[in-house]
Amino acid sequence: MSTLVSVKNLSKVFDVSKPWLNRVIERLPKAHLTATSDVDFDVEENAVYSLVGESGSGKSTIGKMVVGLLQPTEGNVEINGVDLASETDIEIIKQSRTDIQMIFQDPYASMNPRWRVRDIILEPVVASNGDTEGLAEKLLEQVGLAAEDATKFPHEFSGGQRQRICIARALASAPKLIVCDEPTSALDVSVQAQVLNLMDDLKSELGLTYLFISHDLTVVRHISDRIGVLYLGRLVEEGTPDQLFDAPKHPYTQMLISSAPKIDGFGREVDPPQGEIPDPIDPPSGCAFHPRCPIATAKCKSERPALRELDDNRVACHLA
Ligand SMILES: Nc1ncnc2c1ncn2[C@@H]1O[C@H](COP(=O)(O)OP(=O)(O)OP(=O)(O)O)[C@@H](O)[C@H]1O
Repeated sequence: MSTLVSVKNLSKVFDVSKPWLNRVIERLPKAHLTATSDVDFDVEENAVYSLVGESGSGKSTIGKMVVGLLQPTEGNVEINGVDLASETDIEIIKQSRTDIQMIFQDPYASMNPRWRVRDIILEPVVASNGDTEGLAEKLLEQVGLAAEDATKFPHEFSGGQRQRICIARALASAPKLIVCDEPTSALDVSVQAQVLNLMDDLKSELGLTYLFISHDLTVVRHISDRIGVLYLGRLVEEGTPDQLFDAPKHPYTQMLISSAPKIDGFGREVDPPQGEIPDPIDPPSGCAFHPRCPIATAKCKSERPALRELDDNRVACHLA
């Protein structure tokens, strides 16, 4: 298998200064938020790589840099050996744009409610002057809807059906890679499974590669070939689902696994992850997880652990 996506030392820093405050108070230092830092991973062709972490861990920021919606502050993303941020050949850029698509958590928000489904699905193909004859109908059938649905409007569908329409739109340009940002987290549990099964079938049929983003390790367990666990913008552990679930090496991965959503008889979540996520504008010293870590030592407070190979995993923990 060859590598389709290669993410190297990827960092994104946002300027979160308040311009009005900087005008009032002269020489006030600018405020910076490090959303992702030094992230490194490869995604093999026709594989599923999942990025997992709590809210604010930088998952979406990485997804947006991979599809080219955000520019990295440092590092780069290569798709099939092409770094879009520095590539100058317009034909290669155009081809790479159609090779990568993204689907989002809220399908309704990502489609124009006044457009018919056919126009929504064909938008990326029309934009690149591609052949649209019978394409929307074929794609609708491929995602388990009916060809006749092409003339309907988004409000005539359920949440799960709308996500199928978004998947059809993503497939319209025959992409190689789809970045899936929490594509099932707004759906009912039974519908989640149907959409995940559909995505799995399409992957085998069309040879697709997915970069899958989720806050829930259990959702990605069965669909992933590799999982990267993010904490405050950094990869803290990476391995196969079996390695992570059977022998998690980082205390944060252990916490995520032991606090995987369990619902009690009253529909309440039991055992949510313990402790507060630190402020990314002023992250903790040393290992960013140390304030929540049950086994942290003095070294963890002062020295940031590097991501290192351990057995077949990669882990960033002094104590692993
Ligand atoms: N455009 C932006 N400007 C400033 N800060 C941003 C911007 N986009 C994201 N951030 C911040 O970067 C950090 C990472 O955000 P990101 O959305 O990538 O996390 P996430 O893991 O995808 O979270 P969620 O699951 O809530 O979407 C957060 O602290 C967020 O507030």
